[in-house]
Amino acid sequence: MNIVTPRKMSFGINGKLNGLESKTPFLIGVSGGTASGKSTVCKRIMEKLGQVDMDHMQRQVVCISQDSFYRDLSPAEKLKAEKGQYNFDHPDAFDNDLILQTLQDILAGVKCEIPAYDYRTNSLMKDQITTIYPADVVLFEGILVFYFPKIRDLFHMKLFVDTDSDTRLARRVPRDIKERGRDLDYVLNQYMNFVKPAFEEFCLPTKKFADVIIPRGADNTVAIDLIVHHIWDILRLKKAENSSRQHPYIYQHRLA
Ligand SMILES: [N-]=[N+]=N[C@@H]1[C@H](O)[C@@H](CO)O[C@H]1n1ccc(=O)[nH]c1=O
Repeated sequence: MNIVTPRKMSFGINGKLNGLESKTPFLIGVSGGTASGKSTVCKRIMEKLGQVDMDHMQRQVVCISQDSFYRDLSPAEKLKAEKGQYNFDHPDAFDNDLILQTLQDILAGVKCEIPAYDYRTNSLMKDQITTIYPADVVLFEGILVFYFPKIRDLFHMKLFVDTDSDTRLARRVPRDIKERGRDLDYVLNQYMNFVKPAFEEFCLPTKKFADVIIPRGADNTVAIDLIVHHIWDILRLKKAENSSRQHPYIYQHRLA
């Protein structure tokens, strides 16, 4: 009879999941500069989690953007934004109290409604709401998701997508012109006046809080596979913990 030794798992000292109750979603923060590939990394993780899930449990994996929490602009701010004189890259541009409350609700398994953001009108689309039902894995991506400690401390895993600034600018220019209806001067001025200085002052210093730094973003398939398998191991252990809680004497899970 071949003895199957449980795979080595490292989840804190006592082998338990650190503060992760069986029903609590696994909350992952994904940060990095604009156009670093944050949302593509989230997309790849979601796709692969579905493939990797051998025990065919219906995994609920959702992704939320920090951009959905931009504050409403006053008429004066709207005017500044139209002239490219409003700083969307400053931490205070976001409704951080709402972000904190929303993530806490999600961790408590409360259903949440998240509006999409319209870069053309610089405003939230109240008619384009995504409903977030209790999920197994929730990804929250944005340039400043690790800036405020209270928000940062909610994540079970923190990823920083580390893409060269020139690559990010080269991606951002065509994207802003094509998808966000802007002209080259506007995009470059905004980058030099706000995006670049704010990245250096507010975003880059949060890289040190990351558990995993992903150089080259979504192209880095090795990093993404490692992350996905780690998440899957955690989810499997969560499921096992849940079972052992329900049937304490049947299930003896040994951490080899
Ligand atoms: N300006 N600028 N930069 C921000 C930031 O770099 C990025 C955050 O995802 O989206 C950009 N952003 C945000 C809101 C908006 O209305 N327009 C816009 O370009």
